[in-house]
Amino acid sequence: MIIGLTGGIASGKSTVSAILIRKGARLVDADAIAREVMLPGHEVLAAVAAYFGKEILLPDGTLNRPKLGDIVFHDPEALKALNGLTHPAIRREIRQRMLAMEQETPERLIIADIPLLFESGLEDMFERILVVYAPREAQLERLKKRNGLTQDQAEARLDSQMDIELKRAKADYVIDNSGDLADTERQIAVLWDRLGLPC
Ligand SMILES: CC(C)(COP(=O)(O)OP(=O)(O)OC[C@H]1O[C@@H](n2cnc3c(N)ncnc32)[C@H](O)[C@@H]1O)[C@@H](O)C(=O)NCCC(=O)NCCS
Ligand SMILES: Nc1ncnc2c1ncn2[C@@H]1O[C@H](COP(=O)(O)OP(=O)(O)OP(=O)(O)O)[C@@H](O)[C@H]1O
Repeated sequence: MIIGLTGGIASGKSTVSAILIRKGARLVDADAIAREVMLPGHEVLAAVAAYFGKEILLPDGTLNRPKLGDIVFHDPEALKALNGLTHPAIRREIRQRMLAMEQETPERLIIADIPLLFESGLEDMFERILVVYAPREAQLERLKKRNGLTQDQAEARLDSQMDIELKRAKADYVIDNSGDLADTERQIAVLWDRLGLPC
């Protein structure tokens, strides 16, 4: 069984994925794949540098992530261009890894953690979609704390994504991560049971 897992920025996708892995699920991590295609030597990073200019690279040739983030999260056209350069390769890799895992361990739950699942129109890749929900205010507070961002920077990132309430409405399953971790773990245990997975 493959489930697409998504949510808003800092809503708790990684936190929930980690708990699911502990219970026996396997993970395809779109953020990790997005980082791999931005490593020096990868054709996607070369295309991004050709488009945005060498200023978005550090002297050692790696991506200056805060710099590119500041550009694209304040300019919807630039973000669209970046997505056009990166998403096809990311999508291809997600598909390949899911297929490989399904063949290797058909009995295990496979979770594909994809922050932009709805924004990129990837719903059709999955039979079921799980949304990790936290209200906007909680997302903002957790994002500022984790990434050391100002209120403005955090809001700009949140506003680059589909509204979390809309995502929640589109979900087959919802984990509400607005409470404490114990509460989130309890909801995951209930879901695990509902999916008929072995403890
Ligand atoms: C712009 C970049 C360099 C900023 O890097 P930075 O280290 O500051 O942030 P990080 O990658 O950890 O992303 C944090 C969160 O921002 C959000 N985010 C990232 N990219 C996007 C995007 N294209 N559109 C909307 N939100 C995004 C996601 O919720 C993500 O989890 C980086 O996010 C990137 O390369 N983005 C393009 C690839 C992509 O779309 N990745 C995310 C989905 S797979
Ligand atoms: N229930 C919770 N209570 C308090 N803090 C939490 C809770 N769940 C997660 N956090 C914290 O909030 C931050 C965001 O969580 P996490 O990294 O899991 O979100 P994410 O959705 O994977 O983020 P991103 O979209 O940026 O990849 C982290 O610092 C995490 O430790």
